[in-house]
Amino acid sequence: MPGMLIANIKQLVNVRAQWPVLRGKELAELPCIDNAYLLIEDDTIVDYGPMEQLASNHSALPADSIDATGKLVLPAWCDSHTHLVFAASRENEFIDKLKGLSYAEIAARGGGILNSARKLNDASEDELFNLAWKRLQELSALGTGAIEIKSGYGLTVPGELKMLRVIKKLRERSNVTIKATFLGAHTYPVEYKENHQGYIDLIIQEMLPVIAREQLADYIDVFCETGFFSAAETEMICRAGMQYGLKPKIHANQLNLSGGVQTGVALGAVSVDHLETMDEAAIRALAGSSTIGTLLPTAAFFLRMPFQPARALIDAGCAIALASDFNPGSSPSGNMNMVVNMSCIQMKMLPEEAINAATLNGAWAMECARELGSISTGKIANLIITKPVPSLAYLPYSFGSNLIEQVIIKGERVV
Ligand SMILES: N=CN[C@@H](CCC(=O)O)C(=O)O
Ligand SMILES: [Zn+2]
Repeated sequence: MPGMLIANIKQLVNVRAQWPVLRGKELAELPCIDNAYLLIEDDTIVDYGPMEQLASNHSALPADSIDATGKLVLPAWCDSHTHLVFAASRENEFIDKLKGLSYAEIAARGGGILNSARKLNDASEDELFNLAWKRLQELSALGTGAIEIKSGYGLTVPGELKMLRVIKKLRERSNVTIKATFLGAHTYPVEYKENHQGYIDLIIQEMLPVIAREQLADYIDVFCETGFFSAAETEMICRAGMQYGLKPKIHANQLNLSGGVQTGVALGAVSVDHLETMDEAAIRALAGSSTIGTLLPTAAFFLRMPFQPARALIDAGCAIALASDFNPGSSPSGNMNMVVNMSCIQMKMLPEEAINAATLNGAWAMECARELGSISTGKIANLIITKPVPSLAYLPYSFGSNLIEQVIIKGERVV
């Protein structure tokens, strides 16, 4: 019989017949089945349940079977915020930071995003694709089964389009589910430093129409931050994108109280991301909305910023997701296992909350929860099988160990 059976699973994690976005206290509820089986046909989860029901539910079983004795099976990670396409790493800036320069100071010297933009504009589409493909392979082996990827290192019409075409090609060739976000408003190019409206016009008049025509993006993003794009500019750019059907997902409140959270909420953004710098008003606005707050703890870690106030956000009833922010400047790692353990260690999220935020709510933050983010009949078989572990809490606890034994994406083994 075709298909695949995973048997004797110590714990099948995040099993749901319904999969609403999780907010506040709901994040701590992680439904699991002990000693379970799971059946896959083609790329789809077709059944699961306790081992003792396997024989009565199924007279014939697939020849392809995995024994998961002592192991956990989880939905693969849904990483809803990355900048996976870039031309070069920036470890020289890392050294400058070790010597005392701040992120903002590096940006002001033409480093940071502008440095990545220069290199990206010099690279060919094929070079960028090959680099991004390798990164994607590494991440899928680390358990990522769905990922959002932003443009934003082009900052020119050809550069932004080149990035988005690379993302489109990744999407066509990979089994990983990929969502594309247009982030032309990542920073002002040098030649537009004193002419903000000129660059905004370029985005609205030259970039967006082509992106819409070629269907290169699902979302529009703006780096709403002091020294980058103001809340008013963010709104203008997002509204222009929305006219073409792109929903906003915004970089908000990373370095300052930028007004980005309230702007995102007012626009009905799918998510507002970062949230290192939050006050009561921003937390209240997010809690009272259907916008997801996406926390990026590895960016806070790498920049030595205060971590996102996850507990206050959860206590206020917010829906939060966790993502890697993989990029060469502020999070040169896309390892979601690290994101999950950092959210527990540094932000005091419970393991259950972290896993929900990195799977189901991550899927919601990419609007693919109907197909991904939980163990549910009919969803795509994107799974992590761990090595033998004593318990679920061991995953975030045992930081630095690779506890993944096997990853299955669209029903196919990737490691
Ligand atoms: N904050 C803005 N953008 C990225 C960093 C980009 C970079 O430094 O290259 C982020 O999400 O952290
Ligand atoms: Zn980012």
